Amino acid sequence: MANIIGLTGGIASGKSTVSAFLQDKGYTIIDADLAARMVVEVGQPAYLAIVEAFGKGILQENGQIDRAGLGAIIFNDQSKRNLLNGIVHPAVRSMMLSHKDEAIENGKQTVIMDVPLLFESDLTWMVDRTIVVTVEEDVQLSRLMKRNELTEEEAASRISSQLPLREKAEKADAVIDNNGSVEDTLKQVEELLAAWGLKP
Ligand SMILES: CC(C)(COP(=O)(O)OP(=O)(O)OC[C@H]1O[C@@H](n2cnc3c(N)ncnc32)[C@H](O)[C@@H]1O)[C@@H](O)C(=O)NCCC(=O)NCCS
Ligand SMILES: Nc1ncnc2c1ncn2[C@@H]1O[C@H](COP(=O)(O)OP(=O)(O)OP(=O)(O)O)[C@@H](O)[C@H]1O
Repeated sequence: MANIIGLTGGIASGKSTVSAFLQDKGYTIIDADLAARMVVEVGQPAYLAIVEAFGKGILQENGQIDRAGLGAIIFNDQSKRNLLNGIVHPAVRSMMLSHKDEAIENGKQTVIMDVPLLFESDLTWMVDRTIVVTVEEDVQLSRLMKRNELTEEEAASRISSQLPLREKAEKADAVIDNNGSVEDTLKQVEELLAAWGLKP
């Protein structure tokens, strides 16, 4: 039986840093953010539904969705966020489940589902065990401001659109503390892989 692991965290908490490391080590990663980009490519059903719901103002000149523009709308408005989630999430979920089944058919022993909204969207039924990558909120805020070139206010509104990291850590089967160096973090990941006996 394959081990299905849910990897989650908060925005800019270090989840991608951990999943890139796992991928380098040969683990199969199924990435919700990547799936969420694929299902909104020009002409896809979710793309058409987004244009219908939000108008052509959210498109770039080349017809692709202006992600920064759409982000500025949905991270500041819960009803708009729910509207977008209702369009994108079902398509993301079915793409992820079919990639997971494919990986199992191909004999993978461990499949890592990298899902930022694992708890918010009640998706823990998809996985056997959960890992949360956590940081203190001030570290999260400053890493997010730096990475996305956001003001403090913009970054804070993104963080508050998710369940607080402290609550996610309480729900998780394992917690990776990413307040220190990347090296410290990856050492904890190695230890967890060994403790749980996870092989790629
Ligand atoms: C709003 C969008 C266009 C912004 O795109 P952008 O390229 O700037 O960000 P990206 O997609 O890389 O997401 C970065 C992070 O933002 C957070 N985030 C994204 N969407 C949401 C959301 N609806 N609610 C809360 N947090 C979110 C996640 O932590 C994610 O890892 C995009 O995030 C999107 O389409 N979101 C809706 C789909 C979704 O929920 N994706 C997250 C996992 S399924
Ligand atoms: N231990 C660390 N020390 C310093 N910077 C870090 C550390 N871990 C991650 N970062 C930086 O913080 C930012 C957020 O990390 P990362 O992209 O891995 O987070 P994430 O949780 O995947 O975010 P998102 O869900 O928003 O995509 C990146 O710019 C990354 O380089």
